[in-house]
Amino acid sequence: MHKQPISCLSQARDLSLESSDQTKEFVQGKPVILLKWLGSNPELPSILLNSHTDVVPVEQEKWSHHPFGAHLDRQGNIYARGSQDMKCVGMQYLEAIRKLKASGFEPVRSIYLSFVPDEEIGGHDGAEKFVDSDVFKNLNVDIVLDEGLASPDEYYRAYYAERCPWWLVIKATGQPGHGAKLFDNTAMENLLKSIESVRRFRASQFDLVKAGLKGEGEVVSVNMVFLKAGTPSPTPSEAEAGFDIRVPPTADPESLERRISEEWAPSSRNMTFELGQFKQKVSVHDKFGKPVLTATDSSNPWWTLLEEAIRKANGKLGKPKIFPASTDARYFRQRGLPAIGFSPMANTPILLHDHNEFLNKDEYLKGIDVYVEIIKSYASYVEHTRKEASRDEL
Ligand SMILES: CSCC[C@H](NC(C)=O)C(=O)O
Ligand SMILES: [Zn+2]
Ligand SMILES: [Zn+2]
Repeated sequence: MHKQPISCLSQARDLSLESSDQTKEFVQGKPVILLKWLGSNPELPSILLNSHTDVVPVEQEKWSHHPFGAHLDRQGNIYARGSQDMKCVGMQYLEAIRKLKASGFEPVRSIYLSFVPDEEIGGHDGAEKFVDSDVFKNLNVDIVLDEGLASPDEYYRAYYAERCPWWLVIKATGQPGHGAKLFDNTAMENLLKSIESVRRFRASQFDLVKAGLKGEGEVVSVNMVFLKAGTPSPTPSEAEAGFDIRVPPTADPESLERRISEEWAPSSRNMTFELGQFKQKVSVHDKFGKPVLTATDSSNPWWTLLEEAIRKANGKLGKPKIFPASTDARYFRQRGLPAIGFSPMANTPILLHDHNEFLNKDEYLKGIDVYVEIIKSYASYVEHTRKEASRDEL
C-alpha cells in the first residue's frame, strides 16, 4: 500500500495545526496522524474529518499517465491513484481549513483531522485500533465525516450506512475417476450446481437494481472472484470457488447464512464453506442484530447542517444512500457515532480502484468550498447533540 502520511504533517505545520503529541502508531510503521484546530469552547464535543492515506495498487502499464505523477491534462483532469480515493478529500479538508483561517474564522468546537492507514485492507491496524483507543475517546467526537463516492451527475452523493463484505469460499469434494466417463457426484458437478444457484440469486438481486426498485447498496451482491480445481485427468476429487459478497445492513444475515449452508454449499452434495473475515458480518449490525445506520432526518442535526452547507456552497445533494462497498465509517458507526460518507465529486465518473483514476481540478476546487461551508457550520453548532456510547454498552 502506498502511504504519504509525512505530507500531512508538513501541511499541519504550515496551517499551525497541533500535531506532535497526537500522532500514534497503534501498529508499528502504520501511523495514524491526528491534527487539531482548537475550538473556542473545547468542552463541546468535537468534529472529526477522517481520511485514509493508503491507496490500492496500480497496473502502471494500463494507465495513460504515470499513476503517481498527478498529471494535469488540457481538460483540467488530474490523473493519479488516490485522486478520488481519497487523497482528494484529505487535501480538501486541509485547504478548506487554510481558507477558513485566512478569512479569520474561529471554530467553537474543536476540529480533528485523522489520516489513517490500511482502509483498503480492512482498517484493522488503522481506523479500528484508533476507534478502540483512549486517544479517540479523549477526542470526545460528536460527528465523523469520511469518504463517499464520485457522482457522474450533478448531485453529490452522501452515505449513511454501508454494506458488509463476506468473503465466501465453497469447497466441493466428489468421486474421482476417468475423464472420459460420465458419472454422478463429481466435485466439479457438485460445485457447478452451487455456482448455478449463486448465479440465480445474483440475477434476482441485480434485477431489483436494474428495475430501479432498489439502490446498489440495498441488495446483496455476489461476484465469483476465483475458481480452483484439478488437472485435465483424472476427474478431480476437489474443487472450490471464491465469492465476494456484500450484505446490506437491512438484510437478514442469518437467512443468508442459511442459504449458503443449505443451497450453495449443502453437505448433502459433499460441500463445505468458509466465510473469511466472518467477524465483520456484525460490523453493520449492532449486538442486537439491529442495522447500524446514521439518521438522515431531522433527528440528526448533522445531516440537516450538511444539506444546508452544500446548498450554501451552490452544490446539489442527491438522496442519501447505502455505500455499496466498505469504508472506515463502519467503525465509528459501531461506536454509536453518526458518520456520513461524503466526497464532493459531482460530474465525475466513478473511477476508484480503476485504471486512469482522475478528478477534474474544478471539481476538486469546488469541493474545497463545500467543505468550507460544512466545517464552518459544524464547528459553529453549539447545541448539545449525542455522546459516544461507552465501550461497555457495545
Ligand atoms: C473490507 S476491506 C476493503 C475495502 C474496500 N473499500 C472500498 C471503498 O472499495 C472494499 O469494499 O472492497
Ligand atoms: Zn477509500
Ligand atoms: Zn478504496
